[in-house]
Formats: sequence, C-alpha cells, structure tokens
Amino acid sequence: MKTIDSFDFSNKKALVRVDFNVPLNERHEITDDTRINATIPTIKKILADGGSCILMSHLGRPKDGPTEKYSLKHLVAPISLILGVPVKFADDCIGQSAIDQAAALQPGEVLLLENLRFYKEEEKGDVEFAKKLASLGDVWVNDAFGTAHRAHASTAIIGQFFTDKICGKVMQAEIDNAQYILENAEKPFTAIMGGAKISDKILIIERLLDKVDNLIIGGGMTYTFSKALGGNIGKSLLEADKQDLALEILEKAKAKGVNIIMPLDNVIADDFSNDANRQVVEKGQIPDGWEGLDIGPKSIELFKEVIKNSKTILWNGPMGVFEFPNFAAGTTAIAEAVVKATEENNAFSLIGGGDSASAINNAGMGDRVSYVSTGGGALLEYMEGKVLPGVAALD
Ligand SMILES: Nc1ncnc2c1ncn2[C@@H]1O[C@H](COP(=O)(O)OP(=O)(O)O)[C@@H](O)[C@H]1O
Ligand SMILES: O=C(OP(=O)(O)O)[C@H](O)COP(=O)(O)O
Repeated sequence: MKTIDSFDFSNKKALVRVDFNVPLNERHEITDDTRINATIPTIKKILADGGSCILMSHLGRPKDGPTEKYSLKHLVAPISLILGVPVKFADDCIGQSAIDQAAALQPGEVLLLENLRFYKEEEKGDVEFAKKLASLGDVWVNDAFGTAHRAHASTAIIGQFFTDKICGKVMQAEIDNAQYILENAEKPFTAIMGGAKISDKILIIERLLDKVDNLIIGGGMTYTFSKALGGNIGKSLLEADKQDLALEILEKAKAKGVNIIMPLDNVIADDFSNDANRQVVEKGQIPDGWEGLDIGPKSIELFKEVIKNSKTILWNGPMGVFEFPNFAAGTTAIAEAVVKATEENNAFSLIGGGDSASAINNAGMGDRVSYVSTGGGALLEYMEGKVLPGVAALD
C-alpha cells in the first residue's frame, strides 16, 4: 500500500476521501471535532509537498437529496480555522462547477465538496458516479477509516480509476492500532455496545462472540433484545425484524460461554426531548407512550463491576441519548468506569465511533483512555477480522 509519507504530492491535485461525519447541534455547530483534527496531518503533508486537496465526505444519512441540515457548508469555517488555511467550497460534489473549481485549484489550496450522499449513487457504489468524482483529482487518498466498512462510490469503487491510491495517515494509524489490539488483547476482554445503529451492529455483535469474554449491551440497542425476551418497551427504539437474531445471539453467547450483560433498569421519557417527564423503571416494564433513553442506576452499578475487572475494553455506542443532559448519566458513568479500569487496572481501553468519541471528549475524559478511534462500525468490523472495502480498494 502506498502511504502519505512515501508519496510526493508536488503539483498533484489529491482527491481525499475523509470522514467528516461529525456531530452537529441544531445551530449547525460541530459538537466534537475529533474526526476533523485527526485528518489535519494528512492534509498538511499534501499541502507542504506543494500539492492541493479536494476533500470529499458524507455527513449523516440524508434520504432525499440536498438538505440544509446535512450540508457540508457548515464545516467550511471550522475546518479553515483548524487547518489555518481558507477552505473553498463546491456546492455540488460533481457537475461543471465542481470541475471548474477543482481545475482552478492552485498548490497549497483546499476545496471541500458538498455531501456525497446527496446523490444516491454514492451509497449504491455507482461506477459512473465514482468516475465523475475521480475526474476531479490526479491521485486518490483514502483517509476515511470511519467509513471504510462501506463499499461506496467514494470509499472503494473509485479506486479503479487511479494508478496512485494512497493510504491516509488516519487510516494507517487506525489499522495499526486495531491490529495491535487483535494481537495483544489481554483477557478478560469486554465489549460495550450501545448507540442507535442496531441493524448495522447486531450482526457484528454476533461475530464478536468469538473474541470477547463479556458483552455489555446498552443504549438504543437494548430494546430489541428486551422486546424479543417478551418485555414491554413502549415506543423505545426497536428493529422488529432483528428480534429473532437477538435471541439467537443470546443462545450463541451461552453456548460459547460469553457473559452477556444487559440493563436491569432504564430511565424512560414520555417524549424524545431533554425536558420530557422522566422516571426509572425495571427492565421490560416500559409503559405505552414512554421510551427508554438511558440506562438506570442499577444497570450502571452492574456494568461498572464488569468493566472494573476487564483488561481490554472495546466501547462503541453511547448508553443513552447523551446529547440530552438529562439522559447522559449512564454514558458518563460508563466513561468514568472505563477511565478507572484504564488507570487503576492497567486495562487497554479503545473507544470508537463518531458519537462515542463525542461523548467521551465532551465528558472531558478523551485523553484518559488508551485510544479514541474515529471509527465505530468500521473498527468493529476490522476487529472481527473482515477486510474493509475501503482498505481493500487501496491495494
Ligand atoms: N435509548 C436510545 N434511544 C435512542 N437513541 C439512542 C439511545 N441510546 C443512544 N442513542 C443514540 O445513539 C446515537 C449514537 O449511535 P451510533 O451512531 O451507533 O454510535 P457511534 O457514532 O458512536 O458509532 C447517539 O446519537 C445517541 O443519542
Ligand atoms: O459515523 C460513522 O460510523 P459510526 O456511527 O459507526 O461511527 C461513519 O461516518 C459511517 O457512517 P454510516 O454508518 O452512516 O455509513
């Protein structure tokens, strides 16, 4: 694989796939810039060589083409500030104006393209769309580790149009780190899974059963399991068609001797908002019209006990809707427990995912764990031994 440091970018237009899928608040302000900061060394190396950068990324999961909420224009000012170089913006990632702006780019300049997912062709891995993107640059750099598990047009399919396919610094560091853990993970190995991307991650859970001793399930992930076990979950997050799989996972875990730890209680709300009415109920006892937005105090104690004794900890997905301060207690308590295990039990702790990184950094504990990864799903898929399409495309 070609790496950034071994390549001379002078007079080259580098088309760089980055993962700038960062969390934004209602005012379109970035609430955690981990993924942007991580990419700066890659961009700076290209510019220092006398090259120029065309940055491309997705943001969120827009369903119906361009929408204000998911526009990458919100990132132009923050990236310019962090990078110390003014960033130009193309309000369409393909088309004549993107072609003209890319062609006019001078060495040392940076252009950011509008959200790739405003075209459905991106996620479909459309070859013609990839070709149009490829025409903008001389070389392709893939630094989007967080999206490397997607075989999308800009992350994988595009590789066929370049002779020079270069592994970015984030990608390289993330792979080295994940590989280190795969080879050196001490037991007990505990995975903590939460968040909202159930269908994406439930299959990964199944495959992690071969690697881990303990599997803690919290966050939005919990309720599909709880419902499958016959509990009442009210209007909590549910992926109904994954209930059988949830039961299968519990069976398999038992057969493999993996300890599955699920919440004993939940903090529930009568509305999806910070100011909703709140109460704590036992697991599987959520009344109609209410939804689980955090783990409860008994769950926190149970989870803490398991984390305390772990030697390797892999955490992806917050324990609740931590963006609402009233439902952040579970996530903060688990972050504290992970920090404690790292500092007092010498555990190796790896936290991955856009929102998980945001949660640990906003709680002020990002520098007290062993490693904060820019990838959530990507990291988990790498850990289960999969070849990521975004990495394979660089070969
Ligand atoms: N109980 C819950 N109900 C709804 N959403 C939840 C719940 N618990 C966590 N979440 C949401 O999950 C999101 C993060 O999920 P995910 O994208 O899977 O994590 P990551 O980005 O770290 O990989 C957060 O925005 C959080 O609000
Ligand atoms: O945020 C991301 O993944 P993550 O939530 O697993 O950390 C990546 O940007 C991939 O986004 P996607 O899961 O919408 O393809």
